[in-house]
Parts: sequence; structure tokens; C-alpha cells
Amino acid sequence: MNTTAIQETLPAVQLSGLVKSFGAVTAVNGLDLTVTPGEVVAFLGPNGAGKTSTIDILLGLSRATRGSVKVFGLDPAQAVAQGRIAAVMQTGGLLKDLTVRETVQLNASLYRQPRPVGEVLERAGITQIAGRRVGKCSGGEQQRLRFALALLPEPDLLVLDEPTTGMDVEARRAFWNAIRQDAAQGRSILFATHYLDEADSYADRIVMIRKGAVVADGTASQVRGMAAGRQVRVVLPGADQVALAALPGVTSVQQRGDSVTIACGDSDSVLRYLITSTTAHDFEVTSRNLEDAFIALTTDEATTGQGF
Ligand SMILES: Nc1ncnc2c1ncn2[C@@H]1O[C@H](COP(=O)(O)OP(=O)(O)OP(=O)(O)O)[C@@H](O)[C@H]1O
Repeated sequence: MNTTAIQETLPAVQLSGLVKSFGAVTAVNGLDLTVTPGEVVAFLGPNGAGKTSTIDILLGLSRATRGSVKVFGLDPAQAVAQGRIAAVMQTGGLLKDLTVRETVQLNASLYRQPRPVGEVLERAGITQIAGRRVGKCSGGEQQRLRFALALLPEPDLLVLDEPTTGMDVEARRAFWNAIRQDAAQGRSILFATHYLDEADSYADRIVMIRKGAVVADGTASQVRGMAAGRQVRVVLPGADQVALAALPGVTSVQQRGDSVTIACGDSDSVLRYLITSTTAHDFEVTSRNLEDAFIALTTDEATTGQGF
């Protein structure tokens, strides 16, 4: 990668107060986002939330109406020109009559110092189909070919906008395995997706947006806990309900016999209290799934502006 000692200290992405308007439509509305080097971040939001508009600005394909955009401290156009950021686009850009290898070779000739063709084929997991015509490749194979093309400049940040749309389960798994293995070498990845399970399985961090602004930002389990909350159930004879209800993030305390159920946002601090300050036993912690969180955070009843 092109990373130097100085550049490594800069965030891969820094968006501050980003606004993008299309006439009367405000697609992005004061979005703040920082991605640190090496992080894999999923960008989630319902249709029209502003994901593609944000990604287009990040890739220098469109200009922000207001706010600041930095990619490793550079303007997007500079970052693209220096090969520090590259994208896997969802459609287009491939010639059906070329083979997979010829496609990579052709694109490699556009760069001054591309990664070796054999290496990017290998990293994208398409060495076995290198001789196949692109028109004969499945949708999933074509996406892995686009991934190989994005690796040619050896970018420090890879951006993917709904990369697995239309792929079956096996193709999605193969695609993400290739991406994850590659990311293990330190590349930052920002991907937009509608598949909540992809965000859950492959991202270090999830950023949920709604109406152009961030409504949740944290690990998958933090986001789950934030929206739906968790339930901590314990056996605690003579529980002090008032003390439990006063713990940070606790939303309700219910007692049935010796069993106490505590609904909370932050189960860690509740557990810490129960373990250190009470005789509670038989702990059981449950959380709702990411889909519950997504619906709660991105629909009209949602509360905005939360984070970790
Ligand atoms: N070129 C444009 N002209 C006018 N409005 C636009 C344009 N591009 C996007 N929009 C509007 O901006 C809003 C955000 O769109 P955007 O494509 O960024 O959302 P998204 O989160 O990527 O959605 P999806 O999940 O459906 O791809 C939408 O209301 C969309 O209609």
C-alpha cells in the first residue's frame, strides 16, 4: 500500500457537517463520519437515506454543497489520483468479450505502478476463472472481477456501494471472504449495504444513517443494544428496585418472585453493578437483532443523534 508513516496517522475518511442538496432535496444533511485506517465500516440506511450521495462525494464524483471531506487528509480528487481510494461499483465498466485476465491486464495498463495482474486475481479469488469470458461469468464473479480491478492501484481505502445486490448466498459469502481476507492486511473499507446480516458479519463498525444524518454509530452489538435495548435477567432475592432503576441506561425493572428483569441500553454496566454490589446469580442477557434496531432507528418514531 501507499501508506507512509505520516499519512497513517490521518483518518482514512473524515466527513464534517457534510451537506448535499439537489435543488429542494437535501440528500445529505450535516453528516459527520470518521473512518480510521484499517477499519471495516458498514454504511446502512433505508432507500434514499443518502448513502450513494455520500459515497459519490467521497470518490470525487460529485461535490458537497457544504461541509468538509478529507480522504487521508486529501481532497477526494487528489486521493483518487494518488490511488489511495478506489471503488467497487455495482454495475457497468466491464467488456463482455474480454476474458477475466484480459480485463485486469487492460485496466492495469492505465496505472503507472499497478499491482501484478496475477496477484490481484489471486486476492479477488478469481484465478481459476481467469480464462473465462466476462459475459460468461456470474454476477458474483463479475463483482469479484470489479474488486480485482479496484485492487490494481493498491488503495488504502476501498469503497463499495451495495456490492452484493442480486448475488445468492454462496456468491455473497465468497465475495466477502475475499474482501475480509484482503482487509486483514490493513486496508480500510467502507461499504453501503441493505443486507443487515452482511453488516453484522463483516463490519467492525456500523454507521446507520437516516435522512442524510447519522442516527447510530458503533459495533453491531452496540447498535443492536442501542435501539432495542437488552434484557438482563437474574435471580436476586430482595432486589433493590430503586437502585437498579437508577443505573445509567436502565429503562425498566420488573420483579417476579426472586427473578428480576432489567431492560437497559448498556448491559455491561448493569452486569458490573450486579456482580460487584449484589448477590445476583443465574445471569441471562438477551438482545434483539439488528433488524429490530434498524427499523427502530430509521423509521419515523426514531430518535436521532445517538452515538457511542
Ligand atoms: N441527482 C439527483 N437529483 C435529484 N435528487 C437526487 C439525486 N441523487 C439523489 N437524489 C435524492 O437524494 C436522496 C438520497 O439519495 P441516495 O441515492 O444518496 O440514497 P441511498 O441511501 O443511496 O438510497 P438507496 O439505498 O435507495 O440506494 C433521495 O431522496 C434521492 O432521490
